[in-house]
Amino acid sequence: MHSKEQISHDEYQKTADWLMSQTKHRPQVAIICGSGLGMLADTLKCQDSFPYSDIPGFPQSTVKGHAGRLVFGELKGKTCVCMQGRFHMYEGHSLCKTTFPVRVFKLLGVETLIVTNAAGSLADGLQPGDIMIIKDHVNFPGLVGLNPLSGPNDEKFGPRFPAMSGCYDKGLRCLAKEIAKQLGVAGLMHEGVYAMVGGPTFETIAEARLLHRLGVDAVGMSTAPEVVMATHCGLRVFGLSLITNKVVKSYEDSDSVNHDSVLEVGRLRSQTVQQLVTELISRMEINNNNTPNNAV
Ligand SMILES: O=P(O)(O)O[C@H]1O[C@H](CO)[C@@H](O)[C@H]1O
Ligand SMILES: Nc1nc2[nH]cnc2c(=O)[nH]1
Repeated sequence: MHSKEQISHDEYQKTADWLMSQTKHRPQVAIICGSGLGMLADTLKCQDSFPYSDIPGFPQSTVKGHAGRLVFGELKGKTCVCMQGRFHMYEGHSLCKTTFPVRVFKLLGVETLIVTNAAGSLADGLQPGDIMIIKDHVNFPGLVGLNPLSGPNDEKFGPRFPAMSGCYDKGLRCLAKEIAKQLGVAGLMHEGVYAMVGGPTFETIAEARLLHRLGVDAVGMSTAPEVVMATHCGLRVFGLSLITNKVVKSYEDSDSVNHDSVLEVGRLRSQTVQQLVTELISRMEINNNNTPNNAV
């Protein structure tokens, strides 16, 4: 099911054109909000917002903590578009649909994508409530062929064989660390490797141990396909995981994770995540080399 569905350039363009007919905002930065992190959109000024059900071609959000709205607005002098709710493979969406908004953002003129997620920690030093800047990812579904780029390549968006080394922009990672120091939250900040698994099951203890041995710091069920699509079409990417739980790695440990506790940590850390993302957007340089008219 996942590799067969194809979305044509025209379909992405139709959605981008519809959005441009409904709002005057022409975003430079796109933000994808992870589970429980939808409040990132609240900081946008002069908002225009659209339920996903009103947007031609958009899939629907089905997961609690993902409101299902696309919000446009201004933030510290930059024009942004924010997804309050993302799409996951485990919801039954094809990977093309899961990543559909990313190419629409490219066509809208977006230059930088900020992805956020809720994730469980495997690294001993990462505690619930900590924030991990994503340095790199392991795309487990991608490694076995579940890649949003499977199928005919659309050269208008990018090359057949895109490099993924360096897909999380180093300059933005450095800037985020500097900002964390200035905000006095450096103690919460880490940098590490995120792994995407298919979900919707959380990890067994054996799976958790395997991921830990493989060098994974935090695990979730999203993000990698969005970053693959963004990197393919030349977007600059910054990624951040909010650590919402420790993944159980011991048979003696009676803890277990659930989605409500994941959302609760999101709510508790919402202000810090909001401050970090706001400062990052405020201080990042924009080259304006991807205006809607020369997008692809
Ligand atoms: O990755 P986001 O969307 O933040 O959500 C994470 O939280 C949910 C599980 O609680 C899963 O969907 C997992 O991927
Ligand atoms: N796979 C996975 N996804 C998560 N999202 C939030 N916490 C977790 C976790 O522990 N495992």
